[in-house]
Amino acid sequence: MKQLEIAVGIIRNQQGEIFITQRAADAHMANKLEFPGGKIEVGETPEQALVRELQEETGITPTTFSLFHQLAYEFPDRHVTLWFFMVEKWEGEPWGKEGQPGQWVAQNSLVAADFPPANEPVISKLQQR
Ligand SMILES: Nc1nc2c([nH]c(=O)n2[C@@H]2O[C@H](COP(=O)(O)OP(=O)(O)OP(=O)(O)O)[C@@H](O)[C@H]2O)c(=O)[nH]1
Ligand SMILES: [Mg+2]
Repeated sequence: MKQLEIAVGIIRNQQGEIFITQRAADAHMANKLEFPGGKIEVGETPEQALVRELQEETGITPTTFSLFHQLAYEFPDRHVTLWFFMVEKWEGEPWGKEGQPGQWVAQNSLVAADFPPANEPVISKLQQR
């Protein structure tokens, strides 16, 4: 079974909106919305992976962020540990740098069913604040 460690960023602006992207049609969890991020590589800390993945996928460099939630989830074909970081300051302006559609969504308008099932506790937690 594949075991993956994943770092993702909840990029939140001062209006309380979050930058969300859409997964590719040929990816795991195809077409689902996601927080930008990806696999933590060997020798990287979760924080280093977060910075690298957000640079690669959204063009920003996060400067102020902290761990918001961490969880493990078993998909039928893979076990993932997800590190969700709340990103409140960054350099640059996020966009879908790898061609993926991106949008700003009000934090309390996020819908859990639009995301991979592993994200459910995090979407609930975001709606409470
Ligand atoms: N990026 C991201 N991945 C998520 C989220 N929720 C979730 O279950 N995942 C899962 O975590 C894994 C992360 O993979 P990824 O495809 O983003 O990894 P990556 O950027 O390194 O991709 P690559 O394999 O193309 O290099 C996938 O299995 C994905 O389905 C989320 O909110 N954001
Ligand atoms: Mg990714």
